[in-house]
Amino acid sequence: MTASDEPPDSPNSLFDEIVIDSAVLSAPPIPGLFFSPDLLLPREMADDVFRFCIQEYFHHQSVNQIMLFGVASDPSSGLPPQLITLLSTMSDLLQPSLPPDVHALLFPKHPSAARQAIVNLYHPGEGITPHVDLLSRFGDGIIGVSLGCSCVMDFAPVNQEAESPVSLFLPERTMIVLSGDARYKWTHGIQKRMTDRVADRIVERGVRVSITFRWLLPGADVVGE
Ligand SMILES: O=C(O)CCC(=O)C(=O)O
Ligand SMILES: [Fe+2]
Repeated sequence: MTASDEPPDSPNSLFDEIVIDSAVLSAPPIPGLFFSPDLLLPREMADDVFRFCIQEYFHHQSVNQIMLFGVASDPSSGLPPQLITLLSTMSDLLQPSLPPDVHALLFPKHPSAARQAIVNLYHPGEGITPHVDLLSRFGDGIIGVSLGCSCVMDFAPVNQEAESPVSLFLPERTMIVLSGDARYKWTHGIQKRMTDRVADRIVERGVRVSITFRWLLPGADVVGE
């Protein structure tokens, strides 16, 4: 069913949730966006990190987001061993397929900025409003992982006339990299719904944990400013 098949005020709300554009399965041509559906975190590690996050951070019902910080002089500080191991596994997995400059941006040998990890919990039906990660707070080079469940992430150009929005299916255990245009010139968001339309099927949402690593800009690591 397409939008033109029905009047815009159709009362058929039962179908509203699934009448959505279908998500694509591989990286859309957005400069600086890197995603490969075949590059998966090892099952055991993904399940361990998922369980760890749920138990450690989300045992209280009102909490669905936490932020952790590792200072530049000691990037391991502030992050639990599980996330340090996760970072190193992601670095190894992505090395062969990322352009070397993007890999170095995400996983520098000698970090000069403080790293933030933001851990988000989504129950079915929850999402995140389209946004560009704060320009005043975070630098270039953002990497996120999906754990526990898939979702569809929507991308839209900040300059609306430039390109068409696109939706990308992020299976659990996949990683997504936002750099350059993908980080600065496109918004990303996740719609609040119970199911996603992916190619020609409907995928149910479950409990999803995402972990996103970003660099704090100089001064942005000063609390209370
Ligand atoms: O859950 C995700 O994968 C995205 C999270 C995000 O965009 C953010 O925290 O800025
Ligand atoms: Fe974001």
